[in-house]
Amino acid sequence: MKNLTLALVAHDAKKDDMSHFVAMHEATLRPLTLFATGTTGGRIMERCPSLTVTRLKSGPLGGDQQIGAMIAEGKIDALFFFVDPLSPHPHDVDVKALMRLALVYNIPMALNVATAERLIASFED
Ligand SMILES: O=C(CO)COP(=O)(O)O
Repeated sequence: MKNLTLALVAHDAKKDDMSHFVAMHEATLRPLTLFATGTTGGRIMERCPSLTVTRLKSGPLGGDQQIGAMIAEGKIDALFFFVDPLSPHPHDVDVKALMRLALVYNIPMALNVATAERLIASFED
């Protein structure tokens, strides 16, 4: 399998789901190149110290935009973005911009755990 590059992002209420998801798929993710927004990446590395995750800025401080820019540059193969639809976010425009670029560049984008499970299963074939 090609060495895929994944972006991992989770809102605060979804960070437990993200770290659990990554832990459940640690063996699949280990050979891949992983980027994450700052706090999400920190939580993943706490839970899975054997994984190498490049941490960008925290989402509200520009991390979502950094990942969006990587998508625009063709550097991200899939986005796992666990969105909290029940809380307001000060950087909502960045959240929308990130999802928009994933749509513009037609990369697989999992916005919840159910979709993420199906998407990662496609990497395990
Ligand atoms: O805010 C985020 C997504 O919009 C994620 O950023 P953090 O991982 O730094 O919390």
